[in-house]
Amino acid sequence: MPSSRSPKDFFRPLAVGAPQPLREIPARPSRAIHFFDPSNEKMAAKVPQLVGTVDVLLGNLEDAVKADNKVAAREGLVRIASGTDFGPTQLWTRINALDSPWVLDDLTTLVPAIGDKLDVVMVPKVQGAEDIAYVDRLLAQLEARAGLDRPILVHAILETARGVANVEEICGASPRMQGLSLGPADLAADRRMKTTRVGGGHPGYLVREDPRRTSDGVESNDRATYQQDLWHYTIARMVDACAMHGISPYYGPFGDIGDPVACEDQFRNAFLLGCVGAWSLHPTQIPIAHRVFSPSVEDIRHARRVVAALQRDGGDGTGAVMLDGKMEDDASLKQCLVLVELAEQLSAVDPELKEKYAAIEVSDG
Ligand SMILES: CC(C)(COP(=O)(O)OP(=O)(O)OC[C@H]1O[C@@H](n2cnc3c(N)ncnc32)[C@H](O)[C@@H]1OP(=O)(O)O)[C@@H](O)C(=O)NCCC(=O)NCCSC(=O)C[C@](C)(O)C(=O)O
Ligand SMILES: [Mg+2]
Repeated sequence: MPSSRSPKDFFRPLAVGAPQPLREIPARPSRAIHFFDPSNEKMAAKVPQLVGTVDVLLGNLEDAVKADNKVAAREGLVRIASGTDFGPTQLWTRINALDSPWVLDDLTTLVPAIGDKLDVVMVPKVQGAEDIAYVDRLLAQLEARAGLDRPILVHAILETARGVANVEEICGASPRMQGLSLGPADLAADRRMKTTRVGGGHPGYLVREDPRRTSDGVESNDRATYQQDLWHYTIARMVDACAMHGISPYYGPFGDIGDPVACEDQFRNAFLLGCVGAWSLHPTQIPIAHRVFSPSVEDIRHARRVVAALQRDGGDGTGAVMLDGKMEDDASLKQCLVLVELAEQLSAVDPELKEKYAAIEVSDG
């Protein structure tokens, strides 16, 4: 709970006539947040075909859209959103930064025009709770004026050192907070890291095996090195802050479009650490994110076996059992339920996965 608002006011609408804030953020699948530039005609033309093939379509108005195209991008997004039935696919936007000359027009144009279709507004370069408070109040005023009946949610990008330092207060700044993404390029620049890539690893960030002596006492030069994950610390902080506030963490972008293998590895690290999705910058990254952020059939089979074992013969899930030589108990049951529940949520939007998960047979023992 942020210190700036008392607990009794936290869930009050911030403008007369604005929709009631949600007490819980719905866990809608968002394995891939696919970015498109609404001012780019070729990309915009692909949007209707992408509906139903990706969990989230995001009309990007900020970085990667030329300054001269900011108005065209905003208008393009209004046109695309008005003319498209998004079905099960969520529609998000990334607005310009709060200190930019475009953001006010972004919000005052989008909310009245397509506020009923926008699920989430992504806010870049968030520094602290005060940035969320500003967007929160403005959205409430605009929603009230537009007569919207559900609140638009807010997603913050963590891409400044101050934002990382304030990550907990950002997550708890408003009941609108839906999640956080890592912004590795801006964050690297702000921290003065010496990387030049948009996300992913760096061959120089490594640990090296200790020297080994051969039997005649000579030191071997053959020492293995292991590349480390530059983003581990930030993602781990994000995951804890999000879990504490009941919202969702996301990896962010992987700029090397031509390296799907490393992209998949980076996404998987984030998935294993607790993230629910990542960004897709190019259509080829959508299947990678969907694959990685959907638990494997093997994981779901195992999870269901553990649940069955601990609930067998009317068991209430407490106690300990042996399964395949391993101890399973109350805590491992909870881990398995995370996967089982995720499989259920994904089955509701992905018919192919639903079939795969439904076909899993859980053997006894
Ligand atoms: C990388 C680029 C330049 C390669 O674009 P390209 O045209 O050279 O690629 P291509 O392989 O030749 O494209 C093949 C076809 O796919 C289309 N296409 C290509 N991409 C898309 C797309 N996303 N959605 C829909 N369609 C797409 C493209 O138009 C083309 O259509 P065509 O067959 O009709 O000729 C291009 O994919 C692109 O601009 N992607 C989006 C980039 C973006 O949004 N960047 C901002 C997010 S990352 C960020 O901001 C950092 C962060 C978080 O802030 C921080 O770390 O600080
Ligand atoms: Mg950025």
